[in-house]
Amino acid sequence: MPILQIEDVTKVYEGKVTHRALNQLTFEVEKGEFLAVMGPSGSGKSTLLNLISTIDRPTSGEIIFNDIKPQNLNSTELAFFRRRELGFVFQDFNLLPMLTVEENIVLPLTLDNQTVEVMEQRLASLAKKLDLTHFLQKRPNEISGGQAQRVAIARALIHEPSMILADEPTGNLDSNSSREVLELLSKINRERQATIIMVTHDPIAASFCDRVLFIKDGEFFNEIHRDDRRQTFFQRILNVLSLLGGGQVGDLSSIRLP
Ligand SMILES: Nc1ncnc2c1ncn2[C@@H]1O[C@H](COP(=O)(O)OP(=O)(O)OP(=O)(O)O)[C@@H](O)[C@H]1O
Repeated sequence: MPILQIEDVTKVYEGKVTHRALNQLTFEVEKGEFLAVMGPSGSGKSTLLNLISTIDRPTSGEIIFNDIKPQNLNSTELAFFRRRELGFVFQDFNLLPMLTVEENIVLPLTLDNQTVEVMEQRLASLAKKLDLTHFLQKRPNEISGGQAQRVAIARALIHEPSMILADEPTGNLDSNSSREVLELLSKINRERQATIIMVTHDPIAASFCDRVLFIKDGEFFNEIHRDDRRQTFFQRILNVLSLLGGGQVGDLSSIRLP
């Protein structure tokens, strides 16, 4: 059953020069799916995430989320919808520097006026699962990038959203931390049936997903599904990227995935 339906969505930015960033894009995301969105710079990936996250509205077409049409909600309902249904993970972690790790993680529950009991119970369970217990009292500038991203993932999960939207979550991480974060997202996807949409430029990151959707010039270009082996999926991702043009696919094609 789809959790998200993108139907014929077009986004035109009006300005001195009008720009059609998305053009009649249609696809669905199944509940529990881990989807990567790839495409060259300027192809409309951030625009798409902004529309799904309800930060922006489509010019035409419909976005249906669990039978709800966010376009029809007023601003209070939208803020509530966003807080309830969505969790966000960003490239630069977006943790608040003056708060401790623990305070950062429970922030969405604080905003939702949850009881201390619920906060403590969810925090303890997530901290254990995501291996955060030994630095809960530190501040973001006292932990590594990989640890910061795990904290951001915990914050995205604590209110048990229906969907996680991740924008280049490994963009600022070294390869070991990237791998840890991707394995964590895969685990969350498998064990909690969490639906994840991840925008990435990195074919290794995309190879952790169930499906990769490629867009070009704001339009659907291709999609491929993962088979049994991540290595062959990775090679197929590289093949589509080389058709898309740009990037350094040649440098990557000899990589053996760990
Ligand atoms: N607010 C805006 N006003 C006008 N044009 C915009 C605006 N935001 C994005 N665009 C244009 O829309 C197109 C798609 O941009 P978008 O940021 O969605 O691409 P992207 O695929 O996320 O790129 P990147 O990989 O570089 O982040 C680009 O040509 C961009 O210049």
